[in-house]
Amino acid sequence: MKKISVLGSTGSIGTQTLDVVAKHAEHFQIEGLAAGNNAGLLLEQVRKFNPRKVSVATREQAERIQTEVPAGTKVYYGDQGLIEIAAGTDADLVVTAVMGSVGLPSTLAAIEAGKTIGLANKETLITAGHIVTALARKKGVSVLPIDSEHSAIFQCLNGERRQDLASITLTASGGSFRDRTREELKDVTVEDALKHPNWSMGAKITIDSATMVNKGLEVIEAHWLFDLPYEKINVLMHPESIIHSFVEFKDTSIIAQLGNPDMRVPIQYALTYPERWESPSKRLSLAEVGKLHFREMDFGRFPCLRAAYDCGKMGGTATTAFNAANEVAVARFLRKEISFLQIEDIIERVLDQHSNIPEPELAEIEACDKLTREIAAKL
Ligand SMILES: NC(=O)C1=CN([C@@H]2O[C@H](COP(=O)(O)OP(=O)(O)OC[C@H]3O[C@@H](n4cnc5c(N)ncnc54)[C@H](OP(=O)(O)O)[C@@H]3O)[C@@H](O)[C@H]2O)C=CC1
Ligand SMILES: CC(=O)[C@@H](O)[C@H](O)COP(=O)(O)O
Ligand SMILES: [Mn+2]
Repeated sequence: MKKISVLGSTGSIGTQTLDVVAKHAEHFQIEGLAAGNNAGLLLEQVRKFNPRKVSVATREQAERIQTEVPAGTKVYYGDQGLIEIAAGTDADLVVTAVMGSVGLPSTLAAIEAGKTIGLANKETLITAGHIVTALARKKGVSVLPIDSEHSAIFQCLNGERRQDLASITLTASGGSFRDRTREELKDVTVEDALKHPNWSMGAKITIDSATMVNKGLEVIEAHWLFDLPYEKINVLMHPESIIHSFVEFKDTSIIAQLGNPDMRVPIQYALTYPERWESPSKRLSLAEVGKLHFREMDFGRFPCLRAAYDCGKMGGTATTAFNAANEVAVARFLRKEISFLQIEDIIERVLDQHSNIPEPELAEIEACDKLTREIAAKL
């Protein structure tokens, strides 16, 4: 029986993780669940999975639902609650599926407590990749990727010698506006931006796909997960999202991982690694798909991808600032305070005034994240 805790259990990745757990209920025990504000859905999850500990955003929510959960379930709240679910249960594996760099302290706490990490919350690696990976190495903790591209690369590298690797390529769907020119992006709406062509995901990552920030974050995520220089990490537009990513070896051989776009597959792989179990996902029929398409990335059309490479190569707090500026800008766009193109503009202006700290300590990262958010909120 594998014991699991889920941070962000009420979100897109969190609910799909619980779908996988329910499909193999005899093999998994849910120890802890952390939600934000969706206490109603969390209560349903408590009734179904009977965790020992749960957490919600506020004290008021916690006091309210403590009266409604079974006697054996303890309710926590806030940032400390998230840390309690990450590190204070008997879980062997913690799925990190909260949105944003708010997931950093709980991810570090889970690693410190020796838990295997199923990592969906990519923003933690963008914000503090060197700290997360160094701590995981020190504690001998595995960080198993859930992000579809990184799960694909992880699978392609299975059993291969690292010195034989030439490069990796992350595929990009192009997001909601992939066929529009920059001129046509001026007046796009939040509703249009939220229509991802292939994946059903949370709002923030769907906007990140449309700006190509998501692929930029994934380039940096790949740098940390696979310990690769940026020169060996490529991006290729692949509108169908069937090839989830691929690796090329010295001898020119390419190995790719394919499947229908369904996050339950990479989630399940992280939960069962190194085993492969039956999946609720639909089998891929290449005969039905017929054709797959590829396009070179246009960095002029997607300047945020260029900015992500630049920040990644610069290192230090540059990626912390990139991530924080983007989180604030996307939240403002979703609240309809700014236009779609202003997301890029805010990121660019934040980076222009950022003074980089190389090899920052955690406190310097936290300060950079806070200050960047204050600046980006006013631009
Ligand atoms: N969705 C996808 O297919 C993919 C997502 N990812 C990554 O996974 C992560 C989650 O994405 P996704 O599931 O789409 O996001 P969602 O917005 O759907 O879910 C976010 C989850 O985090 C919770 N949450 C947010 N803020 C806090 C907080 N301060 N404290 C505790 N919980 C909080 C939310 O709780 P509540 O709703 O209760 O407020 C919710 O459960 C992101 O980092 C994303 O980049 C990566 C690859 C694919
Ligand atoms: C499902 C997943 O992993 C997302 O990160 C996905 O990659 C988004 O697709 P694009 O960023 O390629 O549009
Ligand atoms: Mn992805």
